[in-house]
Amino acid sequence: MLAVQQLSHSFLNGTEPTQVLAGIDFRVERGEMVALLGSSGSGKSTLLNLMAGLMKPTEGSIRIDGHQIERMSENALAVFRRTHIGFIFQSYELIPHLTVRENVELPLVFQGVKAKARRARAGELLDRVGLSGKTEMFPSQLSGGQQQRVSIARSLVTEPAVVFADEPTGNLDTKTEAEIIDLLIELNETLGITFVIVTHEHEVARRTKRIIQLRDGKLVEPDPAAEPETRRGEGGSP
Ligand SMILES: Nc1ncnc2c1ncn2[C@@H]1O[C@H](COP(=O)(O)OP(=O)(O)OP(=O)(O)O)[C@@H](O)[C@H]1O
Repeated sequence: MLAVQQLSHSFLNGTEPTQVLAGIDFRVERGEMVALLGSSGSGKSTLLNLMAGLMKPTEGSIRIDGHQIERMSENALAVFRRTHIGFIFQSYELIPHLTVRENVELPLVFQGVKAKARRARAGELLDRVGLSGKTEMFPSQLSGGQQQRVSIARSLVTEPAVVFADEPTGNLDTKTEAEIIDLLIELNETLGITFVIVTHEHEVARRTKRIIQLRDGKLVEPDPAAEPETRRGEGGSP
């Protein structure tokens, strides 16, 4: 579903190229929930930008649902992002003068979906994320956790192949963080949504079923401290 092959990336600082990702290889299958874990500067944002087609890699390829995105034109990529990729941001990125429902409907407006169908779909998703009573409110009237629920509903409204969540709990307290991760797990398990969650927090990563860990631009074996809950306690080799 998502296949990253031999991906490397360098930035030009003056005339000297600095390599920030080297030989990255992994696959994420449909319906998986994966954490992309790494400390600050390990290359997470660069990898996310490449996977979302916001930058072209120096080397290697990224395939999403069979589309090799580094070969696509800017116009084709813009359409591809709108139809195949959902985004959840640390700072929610909701539009303040639109209601909760209108924020969730917005990606469908860009797809030319009729008002009645948009409303129905947004309503259904807001129900799913536990906000059915808040649809006519504005983002500023909601708590941070509720705003992130709106942004989660919005990310799903186009039925994307994959949802990239960039530090989705970075602005939330520990209790709300756990609730948001619970919601993502539930959406993954009940609707089969494929999530790639970028985080520097072991606590977040260990709640997913699988961890991909970056260190200094390379993939490494996940830290034992970040072992997913489902695998802890199973012991090593006999
Ligand atoms: N546009 C750029 N030009 C030059 N170097 C860059 C650029 N963007 C990122 N880097 C460098 O690439 C490395 C990886 O950065 P990146 O932002 O991908 O890390 P990160 O893991 O997302 O960190 P953080 O968690 O702090 O956001 C860093 O050393 C950074 O300084």
